[in-house]
Amino acid sequence: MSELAANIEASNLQSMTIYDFPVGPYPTRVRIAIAEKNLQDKVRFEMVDLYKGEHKRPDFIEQKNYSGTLPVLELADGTLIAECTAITQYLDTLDGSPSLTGTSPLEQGTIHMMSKRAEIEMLDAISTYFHHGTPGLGPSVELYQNPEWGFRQRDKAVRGMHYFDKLLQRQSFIAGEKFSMADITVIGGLVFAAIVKLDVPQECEALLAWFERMKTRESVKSQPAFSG
Ligand SMILES: N[C@@H](CCC(=O)N[C@@H](CS(=O)(=O)O)C(=O)NCC(=O)O)C(=O)O
Repeated sequence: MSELAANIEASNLQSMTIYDFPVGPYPTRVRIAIAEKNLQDKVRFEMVDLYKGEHKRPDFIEQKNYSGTLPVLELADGTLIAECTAITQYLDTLDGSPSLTGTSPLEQGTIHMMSKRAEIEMLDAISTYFHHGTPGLGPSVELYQNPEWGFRQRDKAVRGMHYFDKLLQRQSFIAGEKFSMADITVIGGLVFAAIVKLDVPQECEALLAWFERMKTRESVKSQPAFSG
């Protein structure tokens, strides 16, 4: 990296802003990654109130994130990065020594796959249930709801819980034998499950034991979603 590029990178590192909803499942994913990378003193959080629909305001959509979701990372030079996986990848590789997204092609591919699978089969499915099968963020934000679709996604998420339980019967973490971004994504799913009161089936003992282990990590237990 050239000296100029390094300085830009350094200046970006000095003041990063996360547009955030502190107890939200997706923001919690990035909060955990920030804590795992010890970047807490490099980031300021700016609350965006989902229940007031601030993330759906025209100025937020236009200036921060076309998708109207949180979290969003804003760098000192105004660069915006949305999507938890992308934000985690950026933060993880900033110091040149990734610890959450993989250090080899095989690790990177496996972690990305398992994190995406955790989104598809659990986290995003529970999010859809929240928005369509419950009052969600309230009638001023949930302008269209399809309860049947929400309930189907809820059932999909429970199947996903059984999948991850079987996986954890034969390995210690979601992407293998090391903690990674994939574990953080499943943690996000279980945070959302608690919000919508969707219990993990009691027979999913390996998943429940893994979650108890995850909650002993300082990066996890220190988050507002876990501070009760
Ligand atoms: N694919 C996006 C999804 C982000 C997302 O859905 N974030 C939630 C925040 S939270 O529910 O986890 O707190 C949101 O903005 N929801 C608002 C909405 O969907 O209207 C990502 O990975 O960042």
